[in-house]
Amino acid sequence: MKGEKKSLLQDLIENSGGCVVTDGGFATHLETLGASINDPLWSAICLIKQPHLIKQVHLEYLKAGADILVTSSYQATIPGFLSKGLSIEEGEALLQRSVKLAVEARDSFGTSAKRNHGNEYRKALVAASIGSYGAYLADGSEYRGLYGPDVNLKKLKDFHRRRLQVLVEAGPDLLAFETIPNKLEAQALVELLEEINVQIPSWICFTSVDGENAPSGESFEACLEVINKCNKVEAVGINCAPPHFMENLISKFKQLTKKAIVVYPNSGEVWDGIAKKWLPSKCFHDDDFGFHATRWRDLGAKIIGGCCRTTPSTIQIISNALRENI
Ligand SMILES: C[S+](C)CC[C@H](N)C(=O)O
Ligand SMILES: N[C@@H](CCS)C(=O)O
Ligand SMILES: [Zn+2]
Repeated sequence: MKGEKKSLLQDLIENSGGCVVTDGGFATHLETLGASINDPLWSAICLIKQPHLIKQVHLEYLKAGADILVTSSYQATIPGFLSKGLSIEEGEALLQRSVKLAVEARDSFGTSAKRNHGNEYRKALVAASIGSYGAYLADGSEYRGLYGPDVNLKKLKDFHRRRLQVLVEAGPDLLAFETIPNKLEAQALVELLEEINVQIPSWICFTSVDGENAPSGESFEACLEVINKCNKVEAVGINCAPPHFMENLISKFKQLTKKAIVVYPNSGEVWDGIAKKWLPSKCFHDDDFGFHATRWRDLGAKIIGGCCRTTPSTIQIISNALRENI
């Protein structure tokens, strides 16, 4: 990007020795702290009922060494809030609250960290989470990606437009599109970023259930072709897929894009979207994450963290491993 000013995300990556740590599972750690999220809004129900727990999760990830906090808005949508009997204005205020809670946590943590570490302390960035349409459906569709014949490009853009605008206006440092399961939704997102002319960087992360393709069965080659054309997307990768898929997918993405690669896998447990439970499967424990994070970094990932069922202790181990082995 000759002549262009570096973004906050590029600066952070560069000033961190080429690889930064994002946080871990947000919703699943909220649950560990006692939140009840068995609801169509999933973790976003806490924006209404238990905002103090949201801040606590953010603070725990900061203490664990996260350079980026992902907000509580993954499953926070205006139609979702309307179905709870709230007004559009109330729904929009809750979206703003998700950014505000993360910014407040970051700023209060930053003040004490600066006292202790002076100039060595790097301020964390706040990434506004934007879950896929499949997340909103609350039936595990983000792991299938088959939205059916009634869901076209226009419908996906209409679904994402207003939430995206409200979140951008709330002032996060970047946008984190999460668990995108197909090419059509990636297309909708890049078109909206251009149409709204969003000025902060974005990452777009896909899920994968076979370790090779997007959940829809479309190749990542096809999905990334769409994203590579958009300068507003600075990083692309995978979230909430099993950790043992990451090596292959990082190598694959390396060949398909020049953008920064971001990976934050889940623990390896599998979400049963109907029973709303995590089912045991081939899992990584915290120590495995420490070892593999350095492998993922060496293969080319620039942003590394965890997704569902990873915890602040997972992030602490990843952060220590990456900092020890720069
Ligand atoms: C990433 S999944 C575990 C999120 C929850 C899902 N959208 C549901 O509501 O069932
Ligand atoms: N940022 C969300 C992603 C869910 S897949 C969370 O960690 O809860
Ligand atoms: Zn997840």
